[in-house]
Amino acid sequence: MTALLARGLTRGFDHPDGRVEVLRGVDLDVAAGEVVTVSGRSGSGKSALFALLCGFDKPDSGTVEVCGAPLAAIPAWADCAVLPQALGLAQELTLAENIALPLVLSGRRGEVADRVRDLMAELGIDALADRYPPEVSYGQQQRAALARAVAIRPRVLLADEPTAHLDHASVQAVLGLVRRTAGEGAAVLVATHHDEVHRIADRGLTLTNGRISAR
Ligand SMILES: Nc1ncnc2c1ncn2[C@@H]1O[C@H](COP(=O)(O)OP(=O)(O)OP(=O)(O)O)[C@@H](O)[C@H]1O
Repeated sequence: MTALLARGLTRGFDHPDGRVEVLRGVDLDVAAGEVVTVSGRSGSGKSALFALLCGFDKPDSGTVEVCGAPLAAIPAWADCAVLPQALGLAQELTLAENIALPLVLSGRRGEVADRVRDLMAELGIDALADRYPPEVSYGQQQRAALARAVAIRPRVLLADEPTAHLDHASVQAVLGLVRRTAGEGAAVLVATHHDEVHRIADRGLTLTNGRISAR
């Protein structure tokens, strides 16, 4: 089943020296259970594409469907969860509270304790549960943001460069979790420059001059 579908996405941005058409007609299908990578040089539009797929931004033209429903607004986190490049952790919440937040907000408080403990242990950040984001490294924050994204077992996971800035052991832990998330039925799209990520993916795509093709 296709869980994430995009057709004909275009998006341009106005700059002082003129308009830049970043996405020029992107089609994309990611099936439940599949891990797909998106690569492309810096500035090729990976993050801009992700912002359209999760409803954070609107395309100039084209459509997105998440779990069979046209994207009209930001979808429920359980349908489409995001690890943005900027992470977006709440600075006034501890790492454990950040990871728990999607479950709490969707009325699934009963799942919080086990899920938060297990994910933090799997990602090697369990000793940091009570620390606030500014009190830990960027790589530790990044793993907390990934744990937050998957805690609710989303049907679609968008992860923007989830292994940037991590050491080898942390990369392996992150990739294990990404693969398992897909194994549990999620459609996973990962923007990456890293070969380790391509190796655990089912297939790869590349963005060049605003268009997407097989890697
Ligand atoms: N909100 C915005 N306003 C103006 N220009 C933007 C905006 N968002 C993205 N861009 C431009 O769109 C292009 C693509 O940016 P994007 O961040 O999507 O690239 P990327 O492939 O994710 O790069 P990287 O690998 O470095 O993260 C860049 O030229 C960027 O300057």
